[in-house]
Amino acid sequence: MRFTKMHGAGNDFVVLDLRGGQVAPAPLLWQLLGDRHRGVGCDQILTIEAPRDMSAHARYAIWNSDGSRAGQCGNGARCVAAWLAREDAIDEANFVLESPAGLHRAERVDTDQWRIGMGQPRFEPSQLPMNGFADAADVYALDIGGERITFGATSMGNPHALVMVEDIDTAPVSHIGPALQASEAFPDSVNVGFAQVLSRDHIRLRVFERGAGETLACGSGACAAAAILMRRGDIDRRAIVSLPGGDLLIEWPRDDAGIDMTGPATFVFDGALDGAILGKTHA
Ligand SMILES: N[C@H](CCC[C@H](N)C(=O)O)C(=O)O
Repeated sequence: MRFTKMHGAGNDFVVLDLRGGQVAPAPLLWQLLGDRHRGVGCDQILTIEAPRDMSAHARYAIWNSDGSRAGQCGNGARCVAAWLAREDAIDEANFVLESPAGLHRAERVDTDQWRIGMGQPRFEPSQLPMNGFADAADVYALDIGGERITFGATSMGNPHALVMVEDIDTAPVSHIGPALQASEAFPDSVNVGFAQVLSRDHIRLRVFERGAGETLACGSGACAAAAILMRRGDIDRRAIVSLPGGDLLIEWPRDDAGIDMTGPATFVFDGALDGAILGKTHA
């Protein structure tokens, strides 16, 4: 079984083309591919499939390295776009990808830079990642283990919470991240971002992801953080999000518009999974 290892600003992926039907998806396979000792190692697996919407060139699905499924992956979308541009004959200046979150315009804007239409961030209470909050607000609060945690929340097709910090380097990522994820307020868990505002067009962000832990970058998390802060009026509608693994450009011209995310997609290597080890994943 052939695969491609890629990363988007350090958020790393195994890309699998399932369009030939040669591989049957299985949770054990995702855990094997994600395992940094016994397998290939990645934050998420991206599977490429035939589109359901005929306006799309291809559909991608996202599996976290713990085997759980995700509804969106921004860094992964750029890598899928770059992978399709290498493998298929497409118009790199304008094609459409399909994900569980919807349809996404994709275009190459430089050698390894891609712009993806990520769709609208959702702030309606029914779309938020947590239960028990009837009204949409700019800031929510939860008491977790006697500690009051305030946060913003939105959905990019996957759930995001955002905690503001004064200094990103000392943010309590590995403490508050799992605590919010384990809270019954988040029935489907949540990706937890920690943001420090540097200026009106520049923030720093770290993300403790659902199903993967802290990653070097999270594209949907960058969209979520920027949208929460733009909606509050704390930053401008075009901003750089600096993550540990690199920078992403987020543009959200109006609340009723979609978000454009621009950033890198990098090929690392192509490989093949040994048949014997593959057999163990479908036992
Ligand atoms: N790293 C991805 C997010 C994966 C989302 C996944 N962690 C989940 O929602 O469960 C990104 O660049 O958007």
